[in-house]
Amino acid sequence: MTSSASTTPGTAASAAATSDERPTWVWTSTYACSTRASWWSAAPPGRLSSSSPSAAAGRRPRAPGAPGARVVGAVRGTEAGAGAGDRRDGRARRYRGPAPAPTRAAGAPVPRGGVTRGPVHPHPRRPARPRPTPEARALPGPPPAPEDPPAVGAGAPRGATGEDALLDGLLPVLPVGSWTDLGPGDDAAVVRADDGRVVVSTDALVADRHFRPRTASPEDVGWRAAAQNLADVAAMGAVPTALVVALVVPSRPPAPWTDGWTTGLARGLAAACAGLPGARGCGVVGGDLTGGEQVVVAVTALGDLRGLPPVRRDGARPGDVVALAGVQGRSAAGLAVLERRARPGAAAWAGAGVESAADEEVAGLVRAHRRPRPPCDAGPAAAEAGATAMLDVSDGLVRDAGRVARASVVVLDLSTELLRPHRDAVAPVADLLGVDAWRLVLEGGEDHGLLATFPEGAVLPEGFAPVGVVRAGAAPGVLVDGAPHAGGGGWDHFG
Ligand SMILES: Nc1ncnc2c1ncn2[C@@H]1O[C@H](COP(=O)(O)OP(=O)(O)O)[C@@H](O)[C@H]1O
Ligand SMILES: Cc1ncc(C[n+]2csc(CCOP(=O)(O)OP(=O)(O)O)c2C)c(N)n1
Ligand SMILES: [Mg+2]
Repeated sequence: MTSSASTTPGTAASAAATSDERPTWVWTSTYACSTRASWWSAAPPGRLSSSSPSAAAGRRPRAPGAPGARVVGAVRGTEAGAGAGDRRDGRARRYRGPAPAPTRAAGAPVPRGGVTRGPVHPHPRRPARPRPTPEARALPGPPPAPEDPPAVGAGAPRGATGEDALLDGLLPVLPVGSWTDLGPGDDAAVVRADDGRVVVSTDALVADRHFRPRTASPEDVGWRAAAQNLADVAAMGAVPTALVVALVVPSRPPAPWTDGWTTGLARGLAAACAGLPGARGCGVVGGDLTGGEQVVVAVTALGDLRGLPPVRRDGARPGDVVALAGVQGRSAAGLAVLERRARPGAAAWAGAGVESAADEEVAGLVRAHRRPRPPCDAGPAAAEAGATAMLDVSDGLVRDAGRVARASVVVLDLSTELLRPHRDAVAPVADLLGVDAWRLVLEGGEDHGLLATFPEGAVLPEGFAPVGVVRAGAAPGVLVDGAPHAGGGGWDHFG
């Protein structure tokens, strides 16, 4: 962050970033439940909340052997070698990137016919894609696609109505994926699982809980839905291979969205898969459509461990380094900007200088909220580097670090000195908002960076920077500079 909040001239950027004026009822009603995430209210500076050392999850015994070894398959009750893709010699297969995804010229018609089988649904189908050879898998993936790739055939229903028309606008826009043997259109999809084990995670986004139609476009929501699920898979050390997307579609789109919003959502999903590092080659292979009162986007993500053990939350050990890949606090800052615009008295706030003073920062932070960029490539890299524990930061740094701490029965001691760059990146806008920048960094969620622990002395993979250390302690939890955190604990849907 370079420009001065007080000198940067106003441009249309901030207005564009936050151009939708929000009805205040939405703001007030939704935030009644978010008592610990009131970024827009001036927060007293100071230290943060005690990371309540609640009942610790029992430490799992570690597999004997090399430092950082994790119990693999404890949940499944099997050993690491049980995965069909595991190397029997105990050495991890080196990941060389996804197989190239099938390419299709933008705007080109989608061929009919299933990916590998005949059509069942009367919708455009994917071309057959040969199973990639090992050599093909070693090739770099396709070049990044534009953030919002053009819709192919979108919005041009061929005489279909209702659900079929929606699908006609949706399916052609979705990315095919390198692991997809059979994509959307049949009763179920077929996704290759080269490792023999499948990483699977699901997260739902609910209108006015995770996004507001007035502040986020359907493309933004699609991006976020993909990004946060891709991050969950990456946080296990896996490469995302496929997404499945279930949508609740109200009979009338929420304002200001219009009827084609499902196509926009598909464009956002495709843009995230194409544009996030480490996600290229991940396809959207299917989903579900149903009617309902409120927009809900539920995404299930699959991933491939490439012969490595999953990086769980319970492997951190005293002496490990705590490291973070990605940004932290920016999404919360962007959300604070959007929410502040919606609250009563927004005009007075605008008059305080944010509109004209920090437009670049404002636009960047709002964008960080609307289109988070989890470093999905850093997850598999962390696994290869011997990360002992990892998760993505969705609910807040202290809160999610506490999950590692409790699962591993250790203390994670975060350093404000090491986290300072994150604080500095949000400070100008935080100051203008009257929000404590440290709270944004320590409690803000939804950046979906990867928080991992590595054995002392390990070479951190690219993208990771140290943010603390793991200590032994009678009460597992999180410290900040050696002291309990005195602020809020991050996001809790029911807290
Ligand atoms: N309805 C559910 N049924 C089964 N497991 C669930 C359900 N909701 C959450 N979980 C599991 O509880 C754990 C915590 O969920 P969550 O906080 O959503 O994780 P994350 O932050 O990684 O998305 C995850 O392992 C998740 O799979
Ligand atoms: C309108 C709106 N209000 C509040 C938030 C903030 N928020 C909603 S959910 C959430 C935490 C992450 O979502 P969750 O469903 O808990 O994801 P998970 O931890 O399961 O990955 C945050 C910070 C938001 N994104 N949008
Ligand atoms: Mg979840």
